[in-house]
Amino acid sequence: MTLQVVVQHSFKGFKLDVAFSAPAGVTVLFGASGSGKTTLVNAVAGLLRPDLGRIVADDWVLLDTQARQNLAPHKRRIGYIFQEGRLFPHLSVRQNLAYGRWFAPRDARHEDMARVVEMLGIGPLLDRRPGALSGGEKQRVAIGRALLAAPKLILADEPLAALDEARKAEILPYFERLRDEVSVPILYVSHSSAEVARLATTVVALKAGRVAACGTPAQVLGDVAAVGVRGAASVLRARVVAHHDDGLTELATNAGTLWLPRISDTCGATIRVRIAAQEVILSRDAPQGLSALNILRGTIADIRLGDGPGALVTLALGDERLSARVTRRSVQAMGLVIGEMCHAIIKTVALAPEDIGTGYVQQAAP
Ligand SMILES: Nc1ncnc2c1ncn2[C@@H]1O[C@H](COP(=O)(O)OP(=O)(O)OP(=O)(O)O)[C@@H](O)[C@H]1O
Repeated sequence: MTLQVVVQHSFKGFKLDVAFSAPAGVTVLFGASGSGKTTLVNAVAGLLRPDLGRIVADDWVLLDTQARQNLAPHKRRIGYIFQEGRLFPHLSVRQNLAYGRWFAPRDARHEDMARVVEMLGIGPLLDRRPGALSGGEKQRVAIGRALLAAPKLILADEPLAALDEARKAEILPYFERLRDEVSVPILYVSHSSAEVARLATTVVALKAGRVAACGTPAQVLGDVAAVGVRGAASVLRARVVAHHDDGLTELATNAGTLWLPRISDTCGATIRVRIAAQEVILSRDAPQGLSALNILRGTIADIRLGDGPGALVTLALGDERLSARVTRRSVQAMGLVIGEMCHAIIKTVALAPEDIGTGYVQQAAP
């Protein structure tokens, strides 16, 4: 299962020129305002006919301008999940779900309503109208409706942007299940580095209409050219070792042991941990008498200077990479040089639940 996208389109003063290919799972389109995400999404949805393009989800050709193929939007078999849910207010949840199913061709109605209802935990909501649902519940129903249309591709356009942090935390696990349990490619638009780290199988970072980087969350979020020094983060693979009585969870990573405030994942689970570069400080010598529990030792693998006073220093720790955002002045004052040993210090409380992704992890955790 792959997603192949080639789109070129010019507006006055803006040119979109992107090409990427992504494996099964969630492909996150990530970029600042004006980078071209909506234009690309419109081309995928069939709302914009690009000057040149080829968009194929697995073997399903949505658009091929050279072969003069251009499926009408309603024939593209795309399941949409928008920011605001867009459920029909006069229909019950059950009827909203049935409406999605109505769009599925008869021979493609394999997605079983009962399974979708169970996966999304919306059984108790079936007889309610959308007006009586919370924002998070509405989004779960919207996911169900999209799935039941037997889509060839799911397009999720900033689906969490309108939700507060608590609702986001409620919905993200359902997107993780969608990624891991349903074999439909998902194109997911987001501004949020935390969502990228948790959900993405592949990240396509857009900048001024072009692909600035394409790869795993760890590769793209650590790429200064794509996200800048200020936006840089690391994504480590980890295994939950133990939940301790003092409220901390212990993780094993190839970079060393990490401690963080208790999370709900079970012992043995493999997870992803996003660590914002600005939460990491560096020390040449082994720090002593510090309150921080997370002190990792590695070799300086890269130093990138930003446009402003910042710099990104990346340490190699085992086969993992951990980046710290420091000042250029500190790089000089500390005499940081590629190849030398350095210690990274991460505050335990800097590792927040929204930075922890459950389920699919690109490579095995230790
Ligand atoms: N119909 C149009 N005519 C002319 N220019 C357009 C049109 N649609 C978009 N643009 C321009 O194309 C560029 C990319 O816009 P687009 O909406 O795709 O960005 P975006 O990454 O989705 O931004 P946001 O996150 O703010 O939605 C912008 O400079 C915008 O002004």
